[in-house]
Amino acid sequence: MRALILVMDSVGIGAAPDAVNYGDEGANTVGHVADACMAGHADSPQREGRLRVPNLVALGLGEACHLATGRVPPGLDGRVQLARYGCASEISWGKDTPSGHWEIAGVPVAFDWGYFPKIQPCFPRDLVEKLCELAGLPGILGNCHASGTDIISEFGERHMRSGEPICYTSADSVFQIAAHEETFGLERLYEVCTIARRLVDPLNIGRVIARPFVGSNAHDFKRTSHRRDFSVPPPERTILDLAQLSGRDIVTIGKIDDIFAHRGTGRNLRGDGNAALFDATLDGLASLAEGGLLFANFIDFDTLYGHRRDVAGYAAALEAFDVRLPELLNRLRSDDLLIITADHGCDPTWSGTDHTREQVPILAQTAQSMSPIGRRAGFADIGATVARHLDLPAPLHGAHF
Ligand SMILES: O=P(O)(O)O[C@H]1O[C@H](CO)[C@@H](O)[C@H]1O
Ligand SMILES: [Mn+2]
Ligand SMILES: [Mn+2]
Repeated sequence: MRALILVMDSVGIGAAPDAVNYGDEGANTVGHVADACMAGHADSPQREGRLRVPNLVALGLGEACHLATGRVPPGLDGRVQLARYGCASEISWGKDTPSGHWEIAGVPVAFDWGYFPKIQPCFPRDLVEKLCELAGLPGILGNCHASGTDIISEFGERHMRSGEPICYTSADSVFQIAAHEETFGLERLYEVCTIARRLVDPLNIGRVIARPFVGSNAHDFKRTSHRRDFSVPPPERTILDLAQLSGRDIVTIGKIDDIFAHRGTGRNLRGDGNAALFDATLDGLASLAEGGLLFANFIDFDTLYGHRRDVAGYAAALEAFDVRLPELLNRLRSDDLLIITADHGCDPTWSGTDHTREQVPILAQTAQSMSPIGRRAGFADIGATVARHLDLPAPLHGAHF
């Protein structure tokens, strides 16, 4: 008996009931990607035509969309093998990655994060001064809200000449630092981030993110997989903590260990991109002991396609993920529990480049008996269900299905 949680980062299935408060009323990541595919607007050398995700459909993705919005997106109709699908809206106020993941793991974020205002400069002057002084920097570039790829095109060359790191933020509670892996140095970037982490603690900022890149000019800069997130730890015990306290085997895939500030994250397996992360998931499962927990994040949907508003890329990523699913399903034992879900939306047809406040799918696969999932008021029901399946102490939040 083992449990697996796979988070398809940003794969939302329709506006949350409170989306209007975020300017996201009508956002729908999967729905709008499927619409664009059906309309022939998401054709590319990688894919064409309607969205083809038969394995996710068999697990109930289309029906979960129907529960969330009242319609099955085009191409997502089809037979569901087991009626173990549902949808959930988020309790935490933030539509960011840590809030979503912590809530999935049983800890909704009951406080508001600090955010940097959408003005320029966006960072307080004393914060920048302290950072430059403590890290020995000649200054910083950026100091604004930005898309991470746009801002390295804009300032990357100047950064390579001056040694000033590029600092920016977004609608999330983040202080992001982009720097060239070779001219600035990866370890040096991590050092600067560690100093920044300490300085933004009093401002309640969720994450400092190192954004290393390579290349020689504005046209060929490319971010690398050496990104690192410096998160604050969750305020209460997550299911990872509960599993650790019970002496269970824990395998985390991708950025899960950063998101949980390395607490209870067990053996961490990394991979550059969704395909490598899927390989790592299969490896992790092969070595996962009885009673163990595997927790995986698939980042590409969000970082490469959602934030970049790349609809065809998003569709291709969903299809590529879907194609791999049978490999995982075939390796599950009948008493294992697999839950596939998401942490927020990032509708690639939406304005701006930020996340969208959406409901998420819950697709469960197990031979164990389970009540219908339906519409859940909180992602923490996932954590509660996993805890029950693994016979761990119940987390403080959430009700199992
Ligand atoms: O535009 P990039 O750098 O990808 O930034 C995005 O990634 C951050 C962390 O996931 C988000 O806050 C969003 O701003
Ligand atoms: Mn995310
Ligand atoms: Mn994101």
